[in-house]
Amino acid sequence: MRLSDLSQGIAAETAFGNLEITGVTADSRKVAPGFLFVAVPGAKANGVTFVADAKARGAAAVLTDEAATIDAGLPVIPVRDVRRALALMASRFYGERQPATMVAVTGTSGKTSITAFARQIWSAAGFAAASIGTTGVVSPSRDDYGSLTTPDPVGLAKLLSELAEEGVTHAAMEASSHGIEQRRLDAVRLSAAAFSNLGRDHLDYHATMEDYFAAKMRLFQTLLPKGAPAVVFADDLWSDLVVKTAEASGVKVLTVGRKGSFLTLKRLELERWRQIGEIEAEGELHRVVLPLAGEFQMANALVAAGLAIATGVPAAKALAALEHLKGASGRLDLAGTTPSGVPVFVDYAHKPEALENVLSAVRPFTTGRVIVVFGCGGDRDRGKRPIMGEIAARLADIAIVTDDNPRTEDPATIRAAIMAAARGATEIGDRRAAIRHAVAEARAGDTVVIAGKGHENGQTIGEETHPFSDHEEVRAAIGEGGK
Ligand SMILES: CC(=O)N[C@H]1[C@@H](OP(=O)(O)OP(=O)(O)OC[C@H]2O[C@@H](n3ccc(=O)[nH]c3=O)[C@H](O)[C@@H]2O)O[C@H](CO)[C@@H](O)[C@@H]1O[C@H](C)C(=O)N[C@@H](C)C(=O)N[C@H](CCC(=O)O)C(=O)O
Ligand SMILES: Nc1ncnc2c1ncn2[C@@H]1O[C@H](COP(=O)(O)OP(=O)(O)OP(=O)(O)O)[C@@H](O)[C@H]1O
Ligand SMILES: N[C@H](CCC[C@H](N)C(=O)O)C(=O)O
Ligand SMILES: [Mg+2]
Repeated sequence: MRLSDLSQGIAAETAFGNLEITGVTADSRKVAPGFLFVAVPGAKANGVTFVADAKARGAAAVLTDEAATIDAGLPVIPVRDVRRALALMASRFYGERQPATMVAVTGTSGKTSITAFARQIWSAAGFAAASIGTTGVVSPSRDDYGSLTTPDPVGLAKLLSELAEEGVTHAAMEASSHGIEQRRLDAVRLSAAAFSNLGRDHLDYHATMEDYFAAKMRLFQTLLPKGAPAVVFADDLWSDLVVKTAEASGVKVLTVGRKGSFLTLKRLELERWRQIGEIEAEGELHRVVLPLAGEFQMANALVAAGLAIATGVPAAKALAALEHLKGASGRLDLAGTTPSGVPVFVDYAHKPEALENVLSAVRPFTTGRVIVVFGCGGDRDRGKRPIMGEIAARLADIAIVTDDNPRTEDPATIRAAIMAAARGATEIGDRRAAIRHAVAEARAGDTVVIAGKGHENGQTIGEETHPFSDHEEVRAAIGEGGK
């Protein structure tokens, strides 16, 4: 593609418009001859320092921040917002193709579940649907394991064009605060967006909760077109502020939840493996048996149904589809049952509110003790460690503190920060041993929750990821010593 076509309307015209561009990347290591290298000032490094590397690998030109001064020996295209330009040009390079109906979900917890639910509701309504997020990409023709919650803009542009090519018409994607702030989804044309809730996370990256909130609000203020539907979960502490912010941005707010008016949860009965809700939609009451444990899953289901209805699925059809929802892998996921009938759940709670929610969710059907195994990731928000320690000590009867991706930090130091606030907790660094201990300890009436890793298939220690699955460890532990 000619550089002038690639950059038209995104960057000012330059004298190098006739250059033929063979690819776009922000990673010098991925440059091939003829590529446009986009030098991004990153969180860890500055892309400008890799221009020489990009040139050595055959880059044709460099796109960079207008404030940056680089002596590249290559044509340089300056732009005001380099991350946004990267997203827009990557999309253009891949033909600006995407599923016709795209929605994005933000919030601290529930994004993966909501996007998976939206996909299932659309599918039930007969659409070829996909979900994109933390657990990967699922569509009628793929089930790919993922790594980032919101893919990098180049990968995302390529993926969306492939999904459109495969015939996918509806897709739901997760919009993490990192993703929104780093402009990863600036080129996505959204039909609707949603907010689930806000709790503490990523305060290593965002300076304050207000900054974290503001990053998420960019989804409604900038990315969602005016007049498009914004589905907002109404029962969170931050909901009112989200509604105000979204309304002020000119989008069409649709609230769901007990306090919601688009979908109103009138009544909820919780059972061990399912819950029965009475939901009012367009003045009619629908009885829905949701086959999932945990009240938070009803919240997620309502947001997903709201998105499906907002994008054309009739309300009765969307609500009927809730009766067949499958939980996303590793979200209050029953990984096994011990011979004495103790359910062992694998859950992805790795932040305070999520841990609080999951431990509260299992309490009503636990006649014995709640046993939790959890840890906190290294190279991530340190402030959440004592908070999670306190929650586990308060809401579980037996709390076992273990490792969860220590990355480049000292695992014992991470555990110590959790233990300092987890009165009476037991510390077992080796996650395999911790899971075995929890399962061996459990007796009839108890519930075991292995929190933090959910669907993950590795334990990252230092720079290396070793194969590790909570699901497999639970099954092995039950096989070996479960009572
Ligand atoms: C802190 C953070 O968000 N980092 C993400 C960000 O990196 P960055 O652009 O700031 O890059 P950097 O590492 O500072 O490097 C600067 C630039 O130099 C380039 N470079 C670097 C080395 C080199 O040899 N050559 C080169 O050109 C890099 O490609 C980059 O363009 O943008 C990259 C591309 O989009 C991401 O891959 C990268 O994710 C890292 C791996 C990461 O761990 N991210 C996590 C924290 C994250 O994004 N999490 C969120 C939220 C998770 C949740 O839901 O809780 C997510 O969406 O997954
Ligand atoms: N609506 C909710 N409210 C509170 N906690 C929730 C909610 N939904 C899920 N959780 C908890 O958060 C965990 C993660 O859920 P999910 O993966 O759906 O969220 P997410 O927003 O995608 O998280 P991440 O940002 O880590 O990808 C679940 O395992 C559960 O413990
Ligand atoms: N998307 C989250 C995942 C955290 C999962 C948890 N297992 C951990 O490693 O802290 C992050 O990158 O912060
Ligand atoms: Mg997620």
